[in-house]
Amino acid sequence: METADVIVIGSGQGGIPLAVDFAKQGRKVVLFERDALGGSCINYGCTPSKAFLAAAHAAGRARQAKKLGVQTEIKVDFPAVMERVREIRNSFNQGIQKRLDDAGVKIVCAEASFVGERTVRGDDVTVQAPIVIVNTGTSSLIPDIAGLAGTPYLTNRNFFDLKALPPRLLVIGAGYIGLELGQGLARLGSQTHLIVRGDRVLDREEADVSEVLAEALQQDGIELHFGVNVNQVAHENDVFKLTLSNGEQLQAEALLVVIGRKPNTGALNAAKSGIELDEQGFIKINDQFHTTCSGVYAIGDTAKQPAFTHVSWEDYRRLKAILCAENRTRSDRVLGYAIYTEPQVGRVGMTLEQAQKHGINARAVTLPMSQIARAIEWGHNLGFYRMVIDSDTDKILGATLVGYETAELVHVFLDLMEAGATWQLLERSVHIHPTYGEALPSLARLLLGDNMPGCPNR
Ligand SMILES: Cc1cc2nc3c(=O)[nH]c(=O)nc-3n(C[C@H](O)[C@H](O)[C@H](O)COP(=O)(O)OP(=O)(O)OC[C@H]3O[C@@H](n4cnc5c(N)ncnc54)[C@H](O)[C@@H]3O)c2cc1C
Ligand SMILES: NC(=O)c1ccc[n+]([C@@H]2O[C@H](COP(=O)([O-])OP(=O)(O)OC[C@H]3O[C@@H](n4cnc5c(N)ncnc54)[C@H](O)[C@@H]3O)[C@@H](O)[C@H]2O)c1
Repeated sequence: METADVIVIGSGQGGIPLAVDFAKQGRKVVLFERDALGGSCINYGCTPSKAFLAAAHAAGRARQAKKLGVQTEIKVDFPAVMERVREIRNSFNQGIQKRLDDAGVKIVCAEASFVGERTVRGDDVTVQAPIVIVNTGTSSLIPDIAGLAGTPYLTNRNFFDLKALPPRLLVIGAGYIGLELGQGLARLGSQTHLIVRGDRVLDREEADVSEVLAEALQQDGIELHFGVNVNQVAHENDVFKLTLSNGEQLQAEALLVVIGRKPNTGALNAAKSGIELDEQGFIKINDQFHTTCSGVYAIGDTAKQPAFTHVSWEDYRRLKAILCAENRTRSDRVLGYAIYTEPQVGRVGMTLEQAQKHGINARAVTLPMSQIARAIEWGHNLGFYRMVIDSDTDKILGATLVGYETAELVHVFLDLMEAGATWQLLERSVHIHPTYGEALPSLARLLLGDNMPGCPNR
């Protein structure tokens, strides 16, 4: 058995920089990875999906130019779209390999399991170390639907290997992945049906966010089926046939299953090292990322942290500080995220409902797109900007921005909140006309309660 200073299991967004940094400090680091280096984000998540959406939204925007008086004929070279996606993915992936090699990290390409306290085995390599960091992420949750197993359905895992555009697409699950990839393929030309178990898409977001997105998807020609489950799947002659709980039958050449994630802890044999899992299999951690086994830490999705790359990466920065004896925790951060549909959803902090549930005397103001000069000029009519404030302290608690490129704009709120700013600071700011950003002080001006115009020309 080998010994090392640090073992990292999984080359997710936090595990890689931790391995690199500790190896650069001269410590012996062994990293176990059972699949492609770089984890979900680079190989099956953010990177390929956003490269894919660049093409999809280019097609969607070109189609929408019609309402500006510009006629276009759209021809999608789908193999070229996907080749570009895979090239970007490969270049990111090779970059990771080089970073690890340059730092001197020993990479073991194998599935790792605990065989004792802080002792890990993968293939014929067994290593013991005083510090073990688990960054094993999640994988697709697959529903138990009759006939589904054994069919060539898609998940985010094999989606980016597509070589030809499916003429028709069925999507089970209307969350982040279902909407991003479903809208993407629809915009590239697949006739798309979205099967929604509940009564709205994006059921984790505010109800009016769901309404805007449903309208946008319908404008892209996507058919939405609300309040139904899939009872039966059949696959014959390269065609999927789905029977829904309302008796309806749908057919398509491709089926995308995206109903959520499950933690990659099954193979870890965590109990061998005294690491407790919760009832869903996520690793239990305290506020310093420490598991129930001394010296073993867990970060990112597998530790039930909010499932975003920037969270896993920030976990790395915080855990590194903690391991260097700094007094840091994992929970004192402003959480933002975005959904890369069109229109985009940029979110940060608390919604009004969440704030009120926390007993805060909160208030929300909302500005629809129809009040924003830039939106009218550019022909973007869907969406709204919302800010939530604490009426007692005047501090900004959260924001929801639904509209054009709001994933960028939401950072204004993220930084204001990180600085502990009040809404009056935003109200005083003189933003540039005519921009989308100009609407943010206008949003704050709604709290003044008088009839002064929000911004020039509106
Ligand atoms: C389609 C899709 C799109 C997404 N888009 C975004 C986005 O736009 N923005 C965003 O912030 N987030 C996005 N996410 C979420 C994001 O990808 C994850 O939150 C992020 O990758 C963080 O994951 P992680 O660091 O916890 O682990 P992961 O990146 O999942 O890495 C875990 C690694 O551990 C390895 N592993 C697992 N078990 C073992 C074992 N026993 N032994 C050895 N290795 C093991 C896995 O093979 C994997 O490589 C997206 C996710 C998906 C699926
Ligand atoms: N832009 C981003 O940052 C981004 C993009 C994609 C994914 N992600 C991350 O990945 C995670 C997983 O995404 P996801 O879309 O798989 O999960 P999700 O939790 O966002 O959505 C899953 C959806 O499937 C529905 N569902 C669950 N079981 C079902 C069933 N049996 N039949 C039909 N529908 C069912 C749920 O109600 C939900 O609406 C996200 O939570 C997010 O953290 C982030």
